[in-house]
Amino acid sequence: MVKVAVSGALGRMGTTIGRIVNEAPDMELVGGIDIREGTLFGTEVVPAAGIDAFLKEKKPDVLIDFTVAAAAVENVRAAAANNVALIVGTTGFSPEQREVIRGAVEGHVPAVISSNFSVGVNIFWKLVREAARELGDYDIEVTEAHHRYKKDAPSGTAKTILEILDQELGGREKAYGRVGETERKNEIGVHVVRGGDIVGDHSVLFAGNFECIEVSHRAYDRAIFAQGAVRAAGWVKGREPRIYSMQEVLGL
Ligand SMILES: NC(=O)C1=CN([C@@H]2O[C@H](COP(=O)(O)OP(=O)(O)OC[C@H]3O[C@@H](n4cnc5c(N)ncnc54)[C@H](O)[C@@H]3O)[C@@H](O)[C@H]2O)C=CC1
Ligand SMILES: O=C(O)C1=N[C@H](C(=O)O)C[C@H](O)C1
Repeated sequence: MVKVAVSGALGRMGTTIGRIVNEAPDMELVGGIDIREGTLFGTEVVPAAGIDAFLKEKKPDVLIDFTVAAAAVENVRAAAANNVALIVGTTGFSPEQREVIRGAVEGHVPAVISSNFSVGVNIFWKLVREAARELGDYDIEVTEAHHRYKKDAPSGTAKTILEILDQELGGREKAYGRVGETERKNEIGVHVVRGGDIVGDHSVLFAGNFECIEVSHRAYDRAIFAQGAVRAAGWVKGREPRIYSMQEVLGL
């Protein structure tokens, strides 16, 4: 039995994860943390300031965090200090925040950290890498679209796409949106759309002369992210204390 707690428990992802954990026969939902008041499928949700006492009392094996970057850093610190394994899906971290997380986790607790927990996106990233290897001399434009409430831009998934392109093609300049006179060189264009209830769309366009190749992924329900995060929670318990990718969880 894997005991699971959720931070960001009352959010879009937190409630979806809570439902899946609650229904999993091999998992026990022990409660959640949020800055808002409520309950999670009959379990207690405590205020963010009470996370340390909550972890000491409930003793979860794993904390799943889908909050906001600044909150996630504090939640990671608290979990690591209490020997609780981590699944971190929160996006929008600065390089400095990433370093704080790395320092808190490495050598202390196992943690799966991914900007996207869907199986499809993890395969999509592999396809983007493969396309970049073959099509490095094409013009490349990355586009992402999300719902009107998303706080960070570009999305974490888009940033991971850019990291993959950098690894394969060297660090090309990025052009974030195009306005006015923008003569194209070999920069990578990055475009962000926000509106309505779009769950999460990502595409990478490779444009050549007389042809274009587009690799894309569209999410229709955020349950795909939640299912991946819960799968990772079942996988991470008892692992060596370091940061893992979702690709390692999936064996990709
Ligand atoms: N890696 C992945 O597969 C995915 C990542 N995300 C990321 O997850 C994060 C959350 O997304 P949503 O659930 O859509 O947002 P949301 O705004 O619906 O939920 C965030 C929740 O965190 C709570 N919160 C804020 N500060 C907190 C704190 N200090 N401690 C505990 N809870 C706190 C909020 O009150 C809210 O209930 C975002 O960074 C988003 O980009 C979202 C979907 C998939
Ligand atoms: O905020 C979201 O909703 C999502 N965030 C993640 C990201 O920033 O890439 C993953 C997914 O696209 C949904």
